[in-house]
Amino acid sequence: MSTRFRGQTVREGVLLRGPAGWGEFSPFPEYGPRECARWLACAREAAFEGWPEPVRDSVPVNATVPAVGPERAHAIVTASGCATAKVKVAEPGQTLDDDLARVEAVRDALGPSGKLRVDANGAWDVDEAVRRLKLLDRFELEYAEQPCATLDELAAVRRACDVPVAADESIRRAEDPLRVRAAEAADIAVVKVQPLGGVRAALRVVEACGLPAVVSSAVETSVGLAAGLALAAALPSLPYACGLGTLALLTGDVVDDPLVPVDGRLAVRRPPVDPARLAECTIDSPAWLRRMQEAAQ
Ligand SMILES: O=C(O)CCC(=O)c1ccccc1C(=O)O
Ligand SMILES: [Mg+2]
Repeated sequence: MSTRFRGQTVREGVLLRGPAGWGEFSPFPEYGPRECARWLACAREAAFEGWPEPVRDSVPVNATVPAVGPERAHAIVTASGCATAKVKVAEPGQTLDDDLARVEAVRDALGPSGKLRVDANGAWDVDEAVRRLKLLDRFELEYAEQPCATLDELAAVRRACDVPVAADESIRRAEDPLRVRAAEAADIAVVKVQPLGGVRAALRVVEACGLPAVVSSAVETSVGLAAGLALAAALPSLPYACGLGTLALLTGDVVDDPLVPVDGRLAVRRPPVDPARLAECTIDSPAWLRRMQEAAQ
């Protein structure tokens, strides 16, 4: 990876090829076989079934800003060409002032008409979230992604503060959207195709949730991103920019025509894998084969 993200510096996974094309299986290291089964279902759908028809031919995306310093944050947003940015906040070891400085730099890079969202990955309690979001909202937040860990906490933040709340980690299993809905815990649903088990499964999750959806990546190669793009392209409505502009977080890719946004948008497509690029980042990993076998049981 080009930048540390979610505490990670290396991204690994398995690419599988079937009659419908290539699929990506790249669960994060901390996930066990049960969770990995859904990530594998997503790769299998891509390789053996293909995806539902798109209803749009391009998708707006956000720049993703890791927990870096303000200069770097400014440069990332400017280089992205995106009119929306998502900024990581609440990184372990960092202070509120670090977050304020990063968010201020991103607002400066976007200009007043840009959209700016933050993602705390569930790190705050309710009081902290409300206090910090009120301060960060000086820079006009579009929404706050997963400010706290639990649904009850998200609901409390929603009641106590004007910044809309998006649920991300709270939506990982098929039954989660109904819980989010029942708890009135979020205004927006963030959906990732791999943990939700593929494009069709994610479409059902969004429908069950009854909330506007933001499709986001799991920091994948263009093979994995293409599945997220297919979901964003097939959603009946897409009112927000999607978190699919993450290829810049990787140092390499496996296609000649990488899924990087142009003027803040990704054209809907499925770039073919280039064998030479694939060979460059191939590793021999019995551990990954075992992981895939365990997920398949
Ligand atoms: O949403 C984005 O802008 C990029 C994707 C992203 O942030 C992400 C990627 C991998 C794992 C978790 C997350 C997250 O949203 O917290
Ligand atoms: Mg998130």
